[in-house]
Amino acid sequence: MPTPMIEVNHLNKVYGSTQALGDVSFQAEAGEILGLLGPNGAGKTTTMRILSGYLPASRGTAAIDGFEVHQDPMAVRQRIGYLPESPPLYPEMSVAQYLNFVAEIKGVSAGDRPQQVKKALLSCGLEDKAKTLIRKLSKGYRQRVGIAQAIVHDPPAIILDEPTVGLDPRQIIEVRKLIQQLAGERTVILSTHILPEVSMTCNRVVIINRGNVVATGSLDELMTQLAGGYRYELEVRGEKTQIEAVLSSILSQEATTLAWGDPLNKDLDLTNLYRLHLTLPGSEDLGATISRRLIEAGLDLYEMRRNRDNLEDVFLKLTTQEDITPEARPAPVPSPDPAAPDSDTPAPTNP
Ligand SMILES: Nc1ncnc2c1ncn2[C@@H]1O[C@H](COP(=O)(O)OP(=O)(O)OP(=O)(O)O)[C@@H](O)[C@H]1O
Repeated sequence: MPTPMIEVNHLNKVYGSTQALGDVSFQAEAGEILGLLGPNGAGKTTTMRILSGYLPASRGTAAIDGFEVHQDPMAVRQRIGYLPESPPLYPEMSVAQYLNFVAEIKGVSAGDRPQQVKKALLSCGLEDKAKTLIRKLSKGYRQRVGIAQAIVHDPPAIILDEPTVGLDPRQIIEVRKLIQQLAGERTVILSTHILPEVSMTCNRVVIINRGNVVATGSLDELMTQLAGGYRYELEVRGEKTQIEAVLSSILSQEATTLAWGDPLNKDLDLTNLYRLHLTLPGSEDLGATISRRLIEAGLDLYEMRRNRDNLEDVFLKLTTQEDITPEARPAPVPSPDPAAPDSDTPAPTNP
């Protein structure tokens, strides 16, 4: 098994009396775009700051390309680019001056700098803006400059904190496209609090809530694992025993719930009209089979409604429940580790 490009194990972070992270673990493979999805305050920024070496963890480890962030900060900084939520841009510098300045701080040699700056400008679609002062750029272009400063030393991994927040719809599309272009040769982790960002940009997602990972996987995997089965609401007219016989010939009894409503005869002047609720396991949609078999058996199907949780429902369930599983329950707040200061002041070597 190759070493994952990014590996996070049991990260915990306490700020004073606030536990920002309980127990966060995940991996990102080389070349993938991993989304860190969670509501405000979930712990995304804290995780990213620890990963990029800006903030010490209280417990746990994080490694980039095999180098542990706390033990080998210089090796990690060479291998990672970080776009904070508000990138530290210098408005009076031109784009090229700024990128040159960042490259110098990040240890790119004077000989390599012009080429590295040019490469970052090209990768981020900024070649026409090289001489433009940063203060004259639109928000979308400033975000490109933020991404360019993250890649100017050519790191194999980049970490982007809410990269499309505050951009207009056109700029959002352009920045998403740019992120997709950057992946492939790089591993990208991006944080977001909105699901569409993940579904449009990422290969995989780590859902984080109240400082704990509550789900990990591709969106298809999460749908299969967490959306539950289809629910059907039927109105069928016929003998109850016959309806049951037809349904049981289709459905596996042990895993299906069937609830009978009251007969609906009164208002409609119809005998033997029933409302039924069916909940199926798995992800198979048996709607067409159910309706066909009922009709083939001579029963009257007055109504059929079919429903299933979508990804938005899954995300909301995962991030609004008090506790998801006992494992996901936040650990008790330990006493602060004196070796791990609470300061989130950026390291002096970065602009
Ligand atoms: N410097 C700090 N001091 C004290 N508490 C903090 C500090 N930074 C973050 N927190 C708290 O830690 C928790 C996680 O915050 P964090 O910023 O990591 O979440 P987030 O998922 O990035 O949210 P957002 O999208 O709102 O930035 C929150 O409860 C937050 O209030």
